[in-house]
Amino acid sequence: MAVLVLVFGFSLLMFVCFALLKWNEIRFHRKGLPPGTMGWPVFGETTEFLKFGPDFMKNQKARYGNVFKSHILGCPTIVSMDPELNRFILLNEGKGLVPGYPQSMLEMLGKFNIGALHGSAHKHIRGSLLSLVGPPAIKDQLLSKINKFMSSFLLDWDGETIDIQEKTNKMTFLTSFKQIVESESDRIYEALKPEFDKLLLGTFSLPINIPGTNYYQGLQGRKEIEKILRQIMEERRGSITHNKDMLDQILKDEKSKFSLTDEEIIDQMITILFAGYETVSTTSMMAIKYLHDNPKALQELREEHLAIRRRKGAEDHIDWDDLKSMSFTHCVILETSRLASVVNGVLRKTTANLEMNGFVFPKGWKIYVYTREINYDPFLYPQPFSFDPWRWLDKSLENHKYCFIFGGGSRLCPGKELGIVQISIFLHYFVTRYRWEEVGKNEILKFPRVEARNGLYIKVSKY
Ligand code: HEM
Repeated sequence: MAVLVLVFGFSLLMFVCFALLKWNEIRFHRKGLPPGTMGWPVFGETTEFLKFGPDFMKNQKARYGNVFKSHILGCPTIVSMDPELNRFILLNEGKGLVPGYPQSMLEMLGKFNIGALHGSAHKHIRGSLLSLVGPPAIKDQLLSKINKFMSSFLLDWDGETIDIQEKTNKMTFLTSFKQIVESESDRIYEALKPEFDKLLLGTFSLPINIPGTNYYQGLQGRKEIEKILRQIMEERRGSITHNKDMLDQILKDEKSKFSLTDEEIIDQMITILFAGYETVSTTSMMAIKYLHDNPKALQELREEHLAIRRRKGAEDHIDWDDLKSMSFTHCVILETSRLASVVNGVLRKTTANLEMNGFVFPKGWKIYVYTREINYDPFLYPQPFSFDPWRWLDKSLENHKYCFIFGGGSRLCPGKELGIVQISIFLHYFVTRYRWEEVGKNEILKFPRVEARNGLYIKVSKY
């Protein structure tokens, strides 16, 4: 009898599961959709996606091809692993395609953040952003600040055992922060950093606004940051002192053609802090990891930087020409970004029914432009899983039409040069001052984000 009840219970469970899966398929069915599965109601295939990451993607690709449908992170989504289609999507924003970042992220970064805008509003904010972080701004203003900061941040590490992940996180936040509000940075850091951490957690949370949730905390964090920034803006407007930082450039540069409202300024500053944070800190950490594991690359990199030091006095800072001479460093940074796949892909949303690659992309669906796979394409990158910075000496690789490390089209990363400069100068002071050994067993997670689960510990000694 007990066996019969068990068999009946099991069959019922199977039936319910089957019915739920089928119902979810039918619910999202449209004529002409790409093949694929939609998983469970509400959750879709999010668990498989987060748990198995790249393997889930590869399995789905093996079953359904380069373009397949799924339901991940709360939305019906079409995943594209087709390099040609990915390129088309990135280059054709506006024609029924807009950024598709999660609601929680847009709420945390503000309605004027660049990722929430398209068309002429996007162009305006992007123009203003480029005037703050693009190459002329780096050359005239930011380079000396980054230099001063890195040189002192990397002092006195000799003999220390450090978590380089924690250090690169702190370094990245502080260096951007000082570029934005230099003179107040020491005074407001302690108040602002915990609020920024809350905001970060909020960007990838479920949008449930009740006390205790990450979303709620994130919104509280944002409110506090807004308050602090507004107060500084008020003080600056009432002061005749000229500060050479981004905030004064936005507030007081009368020649600038990008005048922004206070709300836009606040969102712009939060975006700069946010967008360059994880990308730059993770790439810096992974460069240390790969260089440690590849002594030949480290030796060549160190030679490049020692040569710069030899032609300068002990206290001289890195100038624009030094930066331009760091060609192997540039290769190390690109190879690190590729091999670690710091960015797995970008999100878009359809604003109309579209037809691409012979499939229908329904209005309102997300498109996951998954660029990770192309980083390991053996035709583009022979022996794709080995760390080979020399491959980037061939300049055509960086300009290759399927190189999406920094995105592409009208949303190509505006902070690319700034990010590379920050990492280059960090590497400069690190490899000319120190040698290092990894300590213990450090586990690096590669998906959904690159992260050293329990830190990446290294023992540092004087070079
Ligand atoms: C190694 C460092 C970096 C990597 C790998 C990286 C990667 C990317 C990628 C792939 C995109 C495209 C996103 C999309 O198409 O939706 C992007 C956009 C963006 N990045 Fe970066 N990024 C880096 C550093 C920075 C820095 C330092 C900043 C600081 C200003 C920054 C600011 C932005 C902004 C504001 C956008 C949005 C552009 C737009 O929507 O027009 N990034 N980045």
